[in-house]
Amino acid sequence: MALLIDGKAQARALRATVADAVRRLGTHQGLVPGLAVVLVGDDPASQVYVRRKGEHAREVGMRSFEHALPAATSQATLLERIARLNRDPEVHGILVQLPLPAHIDPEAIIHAIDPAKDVDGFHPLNVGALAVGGEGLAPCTPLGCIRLLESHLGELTGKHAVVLGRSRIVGRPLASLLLKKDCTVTVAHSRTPNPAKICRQGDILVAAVGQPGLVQGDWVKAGATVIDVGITRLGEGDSRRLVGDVDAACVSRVAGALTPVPGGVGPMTIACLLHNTLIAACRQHGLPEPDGATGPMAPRDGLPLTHPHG
Ligand SMILES: Nc1nc(=O)c2c([nH]1)NC[C@@H]1CN(c3ccc(C(=O)N[C@@H](CCC(=O)O)C(=O)O)cc3)C=[N+]21
Ligand SMILES: [Mg+2]
Repeated sequence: MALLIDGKAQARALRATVADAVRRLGTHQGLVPGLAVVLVGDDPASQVYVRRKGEHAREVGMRSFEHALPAATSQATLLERIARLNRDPEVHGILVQLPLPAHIDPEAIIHAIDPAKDVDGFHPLNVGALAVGGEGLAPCTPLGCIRLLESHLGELTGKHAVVLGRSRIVGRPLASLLLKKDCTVTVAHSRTPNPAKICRQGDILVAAVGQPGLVQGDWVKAGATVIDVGITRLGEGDSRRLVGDVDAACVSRVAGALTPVPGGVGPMTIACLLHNTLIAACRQHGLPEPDGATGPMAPRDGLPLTHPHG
């Protein structure tokens, strides 16, 4: 049976590391990192997540600024709020909870966030920085996946990683992070013929498509490390449950290790958000960054600035 990778325990450990660094920043620099979370509308699931982010931020000693705006908030009003947070020296990280109501263009909102405070890593400047393997803020869910993989495998160099899904929030940035870790990376998606065959090649398989139970036992190489990013809510009342993209009952007979849902990637996402906020605060104050398990962000094997063949 596959080993279960305990995301909850690792998230707790990462929060403790962040709390420690926050304490030292306070003592030596008089700096308290601040995280602003903006929620538009009253979706109950989003309210739960936003509340949890605020609680965890306070637990690690950060300031938490929660901005709950009504569903009818105009795009202009939201842009004004972001401009205010961009200017606020007590705010080092800004997260606008997605999805936004239909009348607001998420691109316009993401563009408006100061890239230095973009702890989600969604601003085009951070997306571009990650794509060329340079400095920036990377998205939290992919960062959490890398930490879970390294906790189990150690060095990722030379492993064949298959990423199932090409979303902007998980699949694409995760492929970039895995490249930075010197993996051989394959991205499979909804238009890939025979995805099972591709997935079976992975020493590492990350499922991030949001299709409950898609990945079956015969999609997985024996002994592979499987990260399940999907979280779909199924059922009503007493039978309500969270289901991942991986059919855990059969995959756990084949894989070497597997992340559970819940208790895998989800808690790591929030812990990485706090870590990003810490990094953002340090950079904004010109202080050295605490280096995390993902290591320094210096480019290696970067793209040549001129095409080798002219
Ligand atoms: N701007 C923005 N940034 C985000 O990072 C962002 C977002 N918008 N919109 C929604 C998604 C979703 N997301 C999750 C974070 C933690 C859990 C999490 O902690 N899950 C727990 C269980 C949660 C439960 O019990 O409902 C677990 O998997 O164990 C889940 C989902 C962040 N998101
Ligand atoms: Mg797709």
